[in-house]
Amino acid sequence: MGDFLGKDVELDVTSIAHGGISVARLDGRVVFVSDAIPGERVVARISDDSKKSFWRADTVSVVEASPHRRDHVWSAASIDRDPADRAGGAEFGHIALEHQRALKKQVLTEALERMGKTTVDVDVQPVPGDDEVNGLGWRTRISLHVDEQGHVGPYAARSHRVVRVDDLPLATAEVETAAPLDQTFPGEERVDVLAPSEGGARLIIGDQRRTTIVERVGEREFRLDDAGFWQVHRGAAGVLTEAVQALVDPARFDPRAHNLDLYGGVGLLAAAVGDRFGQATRITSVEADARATDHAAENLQEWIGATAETGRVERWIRQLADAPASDRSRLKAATVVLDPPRSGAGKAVVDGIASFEPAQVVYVACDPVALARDVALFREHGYEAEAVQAFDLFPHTHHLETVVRLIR
Ligand SMILES: C[S@@+](CC[C@H](N)C(=O)[O-])C[C@H]1O[C@@H](n2cnc3c(N)ncnc32)[C@H](O)[C@@H]1O
Repeated sequence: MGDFLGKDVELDVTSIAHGGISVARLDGRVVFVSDAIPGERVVARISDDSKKSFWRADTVSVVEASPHRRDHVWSAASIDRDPADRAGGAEFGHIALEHQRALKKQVLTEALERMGKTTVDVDVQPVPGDDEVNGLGWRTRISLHVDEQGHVGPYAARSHRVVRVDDLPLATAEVETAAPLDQTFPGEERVDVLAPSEGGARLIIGDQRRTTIVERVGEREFRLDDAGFWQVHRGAAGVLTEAVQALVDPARFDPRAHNLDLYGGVGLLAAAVGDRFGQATRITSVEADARATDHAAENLQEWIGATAETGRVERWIRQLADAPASDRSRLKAATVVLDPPRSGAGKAVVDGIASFEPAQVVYVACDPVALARDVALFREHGYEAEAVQAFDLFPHTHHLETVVRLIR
């Protein structure tokens, strides 16, 4: 090991793996290749040959191009730059938008099949309006990092090294204009740029004091902290609202049950359920960030039966085991919406939910592999995926969002 590091090799790229990386073989060994497309022959530079089972490499030139290859949407991330200097966060930017979605579909269906033992045929749908602008200008939030000289920029792909860039094509025009790419911030670690639906763009520098902002979804307004969680794509909150409303089966929904919105943030999905099923809807939103819970309580105040509780879901769910019999029957009639972070819900949470046998579970997932693992865990309790939708909420990256209804 070590003899191949930095060497250029020619590779036939055969398939796509999770994480936006393609797969090739060299003398029988798997090589994970960045910036390639399945079907291509590329010259790639070995960046890691330390493992016996697989190596890593970065495409440096293309010998036989895929018909889906395009000029990269962000020159700072293209293969014209040295691999170490390529900006991260747009690892599919060299692929035609429609084919990006085909690759995402493949990753999702393969993960659900292999780990979740679940066969689905689901297209990854674009956010309305994205095709018209080639999937650009969607990020309402971006984190820039600060290097030792105080310069800001994104991290290089697969690294924590800051690279200088002069544009941010995935960001909305407001965010891109506000991004201080030519300023320096000595001593800071991070500068966040965001453009909420109201009040114009703003910067969050380091640990500056949090302030309240307003995001609008259709007619509804949500208050939240500027540094708190909100969906990144300008259309994502609306798309997920509609998806959750569509995937909650009304025949299984009981407005008086102990309905749950786990990992609820500021109450976006609890409001989606409340808007769908009306004033009498009871739902409890559970979220670890106390400031987000305070905002959720305010955002959900028009539903008398809606509450927001602060807690870590894995612990909060455990206390339900001690619920009195009357509460247990309301839990059994419940609809559980969950929208965990990238790592997914995991065994303790899935076991906790399944222990009270809710009528339906609507799982919103931003990582297909964590989702597939959790679908497998739900299957152990007799829950099967009955309906699935998938959305391209992160064009030009490998990420996708999936919403699944699970029933027993
Ligand atoms: C993907 S976001 C979803 C938020 C909300 N559903 C939305 O769409 O705006 C995940 C949320 O889970 C929260 N979170 C992360 N880990 C948690 C945990 N272990 N228990 C409770 N909340 C958690 C985060 O603070 C974040 O607000």
